[in-house]
Amino acid sequence: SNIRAVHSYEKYNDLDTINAWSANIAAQNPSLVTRSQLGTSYEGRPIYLLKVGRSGSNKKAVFIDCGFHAREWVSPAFCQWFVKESVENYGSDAVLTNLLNNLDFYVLPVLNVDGYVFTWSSNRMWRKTRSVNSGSTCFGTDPNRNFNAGWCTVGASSRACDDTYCGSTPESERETKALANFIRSNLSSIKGYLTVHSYSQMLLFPYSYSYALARDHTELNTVAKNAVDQLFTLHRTRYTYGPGGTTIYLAAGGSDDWAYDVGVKYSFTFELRDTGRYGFLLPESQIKATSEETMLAVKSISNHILNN
Ligand SMILES: CS(=N)(=N)C[C@@H](Cc1ccccc1)C(=O)O
Ligand SMILES: [Zn+2]
Repeated sequence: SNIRAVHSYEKYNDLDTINAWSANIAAQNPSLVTRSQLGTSYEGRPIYLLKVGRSGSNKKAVFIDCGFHAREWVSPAFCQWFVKESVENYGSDAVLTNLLNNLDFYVLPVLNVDGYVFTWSSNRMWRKTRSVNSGSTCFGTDPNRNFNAGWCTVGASSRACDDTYCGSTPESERETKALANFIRSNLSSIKGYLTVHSYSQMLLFPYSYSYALARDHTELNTVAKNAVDQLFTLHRTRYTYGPGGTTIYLAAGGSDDWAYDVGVKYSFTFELRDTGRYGFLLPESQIKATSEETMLAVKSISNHILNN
């Protein structure tokens, strides 16, 4: 029907609703928000990108993406919340106002649009993209194994039917290629990369593709500690933090490792609530609290980026 669902920040929204929302929030806040199209998905859907911040010359930028893995619905909910907070509290929240005046935030509400639609229409537990794999009846590639960072060496599968299928080549997916191209084209301004997943309540940083410590390990560890301490203050939600390899598991081809290795120093992966009681099926009643506490962590990291 052509009756569009009403958008809510405290509910999970389908892709049509999110796309209508992103058009509206940009149209209603032209001095803070502009919408562009990052690319097109395998099934031909637009992948929209919001640029949030006061216009200014040669500002540093932080890239935040959500919706890598289709079933992790609280992730796109957070990206929507971040944009809402930015437009609603610009001018009243001093920390946020300072950030928006001095940083640009690129916010990608849903990267894996085809997979997200599939979780609404067919299989709530779908993870991957929905591309056709030649020689297989199984669909999709794991976008978080598809980047050129130790690609397919560890913690990933070369079998198309597996949920951690690394793809036929790095950046084989239109979605990951579009994201990588954007970051490569904006490396002079993009100083931070935050990719938002669920669940586990973790703040991860490079590397996941090996146990080797990142050259900036000490600083990233401190930034992560401060961020999870800030997060804790609101609802006493406990996060663990550290390099992905030792904190969750070894896994190659992740976007955070790739971003770090192309020079985006402040590269982090969020694993939002919870720790397994509801898992990917986090109740809508927890979207507000999850988003509010995650805002504190993102503001903490963003302030560090602005001041360093
Ligand atoms: C629960 S989950 N699938 N979001 C965990 C996520 C962990 C990870 C982060 C960064 C790099 C590699 C791997 C993944 O397996 O893709
Ligand atoms: Zn994920």
